[in-house]
Amino acid sequence: MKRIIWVISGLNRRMMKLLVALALIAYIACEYSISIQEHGEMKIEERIDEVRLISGMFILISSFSQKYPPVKFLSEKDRKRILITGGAGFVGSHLTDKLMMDGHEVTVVDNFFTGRKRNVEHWIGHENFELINHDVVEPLYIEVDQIYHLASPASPPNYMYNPIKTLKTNTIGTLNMLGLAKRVGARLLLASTSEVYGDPEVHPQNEEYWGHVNPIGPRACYDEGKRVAETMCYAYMKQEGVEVRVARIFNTFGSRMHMNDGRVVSNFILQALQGEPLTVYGSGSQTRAFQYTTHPLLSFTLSSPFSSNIPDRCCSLSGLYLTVPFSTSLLPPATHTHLVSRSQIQFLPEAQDDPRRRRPDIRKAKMMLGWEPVVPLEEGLNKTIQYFSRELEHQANNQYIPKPKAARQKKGRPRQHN
Ligand SMILES: O=c1ccn([C@@H]2O[C@H](COP(=O)(O)OP(=O)(O)O[C@H]3OC[C@@H](O)[C@H](O)[C@H]3O)[C@@H](O)[C@H]2O)c(=O)[nH]1
Repeated sequence: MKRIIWVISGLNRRMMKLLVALALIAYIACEYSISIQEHGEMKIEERIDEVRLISGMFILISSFSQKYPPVKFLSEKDRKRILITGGAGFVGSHLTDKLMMDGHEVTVVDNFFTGRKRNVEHWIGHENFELINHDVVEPLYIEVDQIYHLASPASPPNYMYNPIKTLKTNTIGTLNMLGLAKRVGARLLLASTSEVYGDPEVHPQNEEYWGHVNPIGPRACYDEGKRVAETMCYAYMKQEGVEVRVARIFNTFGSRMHMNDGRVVSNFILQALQGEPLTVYGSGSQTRAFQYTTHPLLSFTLSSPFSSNIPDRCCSLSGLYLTVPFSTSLLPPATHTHLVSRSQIQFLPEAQDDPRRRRPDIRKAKMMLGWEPVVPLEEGLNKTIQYFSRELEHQANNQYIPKPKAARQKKGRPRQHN
C-alpha cells in the first residue's frame, strides 16, 4: 500500500490525466468487445460513435503527453493572470516564455500582423496558456491582474506600411487596454520606444528629455502614436488611479525577429547569410544602442508587476551602451556579420527623418531597478545569426526565399551630418 501511495505522490497532474485517459480507453475497448460478443454485429451509428470517442481520447492523450518547457509552480496567491498584447511577436513571445516559466497564467492577444503563431506554439495546449486572435483596436473583455501592452508593429518598414493602422493601434488600442486595466483594477506596462525622442538634440537621452519629433514625417505614425500612448497612460494614472509603467525600448534584436522585419540587424544578417551586399542607408555614421532581446524583458519584469518601489515617472529602460559609432568601418553588426560571409557594403540614400544618433542614459534604471544589459553585443549577434541560419533552412524547405525589407528613402540631397 505504502509503495502505491509513494508512486501516486510522484505523479504530476499531467501524468495523472494521461493515466485517467488510458484507463478510459481501456474501459471503452472492453465495453466494445463485450457488446459485440453479447449482441453480435453492432449498428453502424454505434460504431461511428465509438470510433469518435476513441479518437477523441487519443487527441486528449497526445495533448497531455506534449512536452512543454519547465514551468514553476506558484500558489494561488502568487500566480497572476497576465495579458500580453502582441505576445506572439518577437519581443512579446520571449516575455510570454518568461512569465509562463515563472508559473503565471498568460493570455496572449495578437492580430498576427507581425506576430506569428510559431513564436508561441510550444505553449499551445498548456493549462496556464491561452492564445487569442484579437486586434487591440477592438475592446477586450477579460479578467486579468496585469497587462503588458506591446501590440504594435515596431520596425520602420512595418509601421510605415499602414500609418493609419499604426496610429489606431497605438492610440485606440492603448485606450482600450487602459480601459480594461481600469475596469479590472490591473496594473499596465506600456512598451514604448526610443523613437519618442525622434531625432534627439540631447545625447545621450534620459527620462527628462522631451524629444524632437517631426509630427508629419513618415515616422510620425509610430513616434507620435507612442507619445500619445504614454500621455494616455499618465492621464489614466492621474485621473483614474490606474497603476501604469512605461518602458522605452531602444534598438533590440534577437531570435524570433521576422526575416523580413526590415531593421538593420535582421537585414544585415539575412544579407550576409545570402551572400548579398549589406545595405547601409546614408553615410552609415548614424549611431544606435543595440541590445539583445532578453534585456528589455528583464527590465519589464523588474519594473512592472512585482516591485512596487518604482516611481510613476517613465523609466528609459534600455540600452547596451556602444561607444563605437555607427560608422561603416566600425559598425558592429556590419563588421560582425561580415564574418558570416565576405559581403560587400552597398550605400543607399539615407532613410527619411532617420535619427542621427541615439543612446540611452541608463543610470536611473540601474539605480532604481538594479538593471543593466548583460549579454555582450557579439554574443547576441552570434545567437541571432544561428537563429537566422536555422530559419533560412526552414524557409528553404518550404521553397521560400525571404528578402530584407527596404526603408522609405529620402529624396533629394543627402542631409549634412555634424
Ligand atoms: O538595411 C538597413 C536597415 C537600416 N539601416 C539603418 O540602421 C539604423 C537603424 O535602423 P533600424 O530600422 O534597425 O531601427 P531604427 O533605429 O530606425 O528604429 C527602431 O528603433 C527603436 C525601436 O524601438 C523601434 O521599434 C524601431 O523603429 C538606421 O539609421 C537605418 O537607416 C541601414 O543602414 N540598413
